Amino acid sequence: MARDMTRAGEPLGTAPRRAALRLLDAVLRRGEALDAAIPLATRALHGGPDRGLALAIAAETLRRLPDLDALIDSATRQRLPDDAKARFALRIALVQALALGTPPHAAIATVLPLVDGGPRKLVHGVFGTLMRQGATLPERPMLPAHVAGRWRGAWGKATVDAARHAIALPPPLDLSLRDAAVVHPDGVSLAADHVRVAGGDVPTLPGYDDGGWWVQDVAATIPARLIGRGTGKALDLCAAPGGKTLQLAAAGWAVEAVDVSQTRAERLAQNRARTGLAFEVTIADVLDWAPAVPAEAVLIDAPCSATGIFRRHPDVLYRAHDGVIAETAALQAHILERAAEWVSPGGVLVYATCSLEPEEGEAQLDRFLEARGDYVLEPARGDELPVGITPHERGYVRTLPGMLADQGGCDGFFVARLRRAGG
Ligand SMILES: C[S@@+](CC[C@H](N)C(=O)[O-])C[C@H]1O[C@@H](n2cnc3c(N)ncnc32)[C@H](O)[C@@H]1O
Repeated sequence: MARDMTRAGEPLGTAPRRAALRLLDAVLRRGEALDAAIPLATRALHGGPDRGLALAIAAETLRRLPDLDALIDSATRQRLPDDAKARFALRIALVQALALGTPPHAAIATVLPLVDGGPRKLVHGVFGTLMRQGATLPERPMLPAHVAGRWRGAWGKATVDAARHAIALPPPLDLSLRDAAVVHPDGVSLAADHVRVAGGDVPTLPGYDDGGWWVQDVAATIPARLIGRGTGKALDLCAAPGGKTLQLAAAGWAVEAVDVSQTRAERLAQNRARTGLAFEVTIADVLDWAPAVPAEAVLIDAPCSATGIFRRHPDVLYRAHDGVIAETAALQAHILERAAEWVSPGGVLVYATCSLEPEEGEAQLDRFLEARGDYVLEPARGDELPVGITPHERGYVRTLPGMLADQGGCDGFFVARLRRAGG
């Protein structure tokens, strides 16, 4: 029997709600990544289902936070502070009742112990009021105001509306194939060696054990597509867990994959073992490492705010503040500056970020081209890209919410291919 670490006297099922509270606290008050907070926040839980429930509650709360808060504010005489435990408890109770299908009595009963010795009455009262009023959540969740404002300024209202639509839907499951012949689940192909499938438990899907495919959003396949096939040396910088490394290795390159994180590099090695593809893994900080010889192809999938993957990781919406964006933009510029020296004459440098912030994409490109007269932007061609994605008129690729909408959308990415003079 799975043990529920609910404390004595508490309703069964309280423990996963307490873990959800810890997860939200880690993201919203301490600025941690949701994934990174899971081990500590859920360590008192026994069993995958409880952990899954805690994570589902936390992630759905983050997807719906502005709307949940608006409901709470509509039912309180005095506005609860953002970090009040009562607000956190109400968010958790409401998201379950209004978005996750939990019966209201269970949603509130399992949350009240979280405010024991505190504003229990208030939480109970506000929840009851909202239920009696028939409160609902909108079909298209509101984005946090600072994010909506930033994206409206950069991309316009239609993109903000598309992002609101996208965050409410389960993201698709995209697989990258080692080659067209591998065993894989049926689905829709949007590009060579790609299939979009209905979903499911990944390790049980056809062909998983053969290692012929790996999970990767279709937009994330674009950087390696712009490098194409080759047999020379390719450097994949900031490579873990290795989706792009696997693509490059499958395309024939002799790849050296570099990442600063030991833990994430282990996932590179696991992916190598599962797929049987060959590449070298180097654990190093690219700010103080350099390759022994230059490479024909260098791919930088730079660390970034990751706002382009908000559908899968809604916590990024609350962590990517202006300061974080400025910090990652400075890091990206530094990495680009160093990597530009590691490309052999005539070679190719592809720069990518899974960010919807122009500072981490378009602005990096402009600054780079101004500083490096020995590089030109080599325009992406439509036939190199997934069906439905076209290059920007300047030649780089910018994917945005709303693209591929009829097929389930794609992550937000910026990708530029730069060619070094000479050779
Ligand atoms: C966007 S993720 C890479 C995803 C990967 N390219 C893929 O396709 O699976 C960015 C990676 O950069 C790594 N990283 C961050 N700073 C780094 C540095 N200074 N040197 C090397 N790697 C770094 C992180 O550990 C992280 O794995």
